[in-house]
Amino acid sequence: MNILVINSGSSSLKYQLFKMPEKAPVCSGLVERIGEAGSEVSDHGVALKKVIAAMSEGPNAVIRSPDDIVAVGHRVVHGGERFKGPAIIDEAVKKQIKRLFSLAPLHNPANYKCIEVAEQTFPHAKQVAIFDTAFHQSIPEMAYRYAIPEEYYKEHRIRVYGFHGTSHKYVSEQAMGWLKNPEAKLISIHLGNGCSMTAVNAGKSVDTTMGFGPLSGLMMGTRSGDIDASVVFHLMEHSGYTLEQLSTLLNKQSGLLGVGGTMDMRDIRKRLEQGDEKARLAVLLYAYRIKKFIGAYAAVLNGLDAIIFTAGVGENDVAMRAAVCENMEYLNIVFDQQKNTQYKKELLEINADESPVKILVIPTNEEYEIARQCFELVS
Ligand SMILES: Nc1ncnc2c1ncn2[C@@H]1O[C@H](COP(=O)(O)OP(=O)(O)O)[C@@H](O)[C@H]1O
Ligand SMILES: CC(=O)OP(=O)(O)O
Ligand SMILES: [Mg+2]
Repeated sequence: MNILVINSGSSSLKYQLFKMPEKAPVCSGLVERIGEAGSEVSDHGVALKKVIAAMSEGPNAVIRSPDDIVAVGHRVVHGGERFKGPAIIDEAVKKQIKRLFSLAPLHNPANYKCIEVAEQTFPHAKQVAIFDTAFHQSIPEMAYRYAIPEEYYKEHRIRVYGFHGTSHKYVSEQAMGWLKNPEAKLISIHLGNGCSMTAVNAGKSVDTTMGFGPLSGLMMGTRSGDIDASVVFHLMEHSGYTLEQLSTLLNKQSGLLGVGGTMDMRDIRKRLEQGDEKARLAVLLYAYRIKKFIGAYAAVLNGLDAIIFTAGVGENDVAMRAAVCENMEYLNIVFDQQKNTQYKKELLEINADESPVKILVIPTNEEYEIARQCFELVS
């Protein structure tokens, strides 16, 4: 059975075609800079049409007829409180995804567009939504409620939702298998363009650093992470900032870009080698936040079996893992720099042999996890 997976982010679209249940990837790719000035790809619908054309035309075609695709798995970023697992997309589900546009303005409209294009292109395929928020629906009330009046929860649906759930779920299941411990207490650290950490107890998310939207918690490529709301009031009142300017500042001009001058960790590292002060400060801030949340989540979990590094920075940035894991003996985390340099795209333990807490680097695979959940639902 062929399952096409579509993972659309705010400005990119990743896709992968799987043969299931063999778990065999047939082809994959990425469209970037969607909607940016000067880009020929104006929106996610256009991007997906290009992808489908590339897969079904020419000598390298992998799809002969639209009916070759049995199901399409869509990453949908926001599922609100309604979706606790994957859902077959019908008119009612589409309506719900649309209702959540205002809660995830950068993501859900793009996801919706891709659903419409896929419905038109593959009319006989099952369309399935896999939500970033679903894995976090197990978070208890004391962690998901904000300390503001109840009506803001009841009427405005303001609470912690959490994101990157598909990735946190996938890597924590890999870790439980590796540790042979289904009850494991884990901290999953996803460091991509967006960054978040999740405390996982016996396979369930119990707290996470992103909240109402994907802006809080860790420092990211262009997002600030946690910041006192007083800053927003101050800039509005004393410097005349508009809502749009504030949103741009915190979502698009902050994080590594704002502090270090570039949003890409590889470029930050290059600048650091040349002695750049801003780049130095950027990596200090970035690592410090992660360290701080490890302490917080060890307390939340009342113990710790392993921490997991994943996604672009988590998997590839050797120096960042060292900066986070050094001087953590108090928490029984004993790091091994020699092992740390050995990662080759598969699960690796980078703790010292005597370390009570394991430190794992695990390649995330959101596309495969989406295909797996999709297959389970339709077969
Ligand atoms: N070899 C590397 N060393 C350091 N950072 C890396 C490396 N490769 C990728 N990255 C970083 O990973 C980030 C992107 O991660 P990724 O998981 O692909 O993000 P997303 O899926 O959110 O677009 C970028 O900051 C990039 O610089
Ligand atoms: C929800 C989110 O932040 O996703 P991404 O990391 O793909 O931007
Ligand atoms: Mg990502």
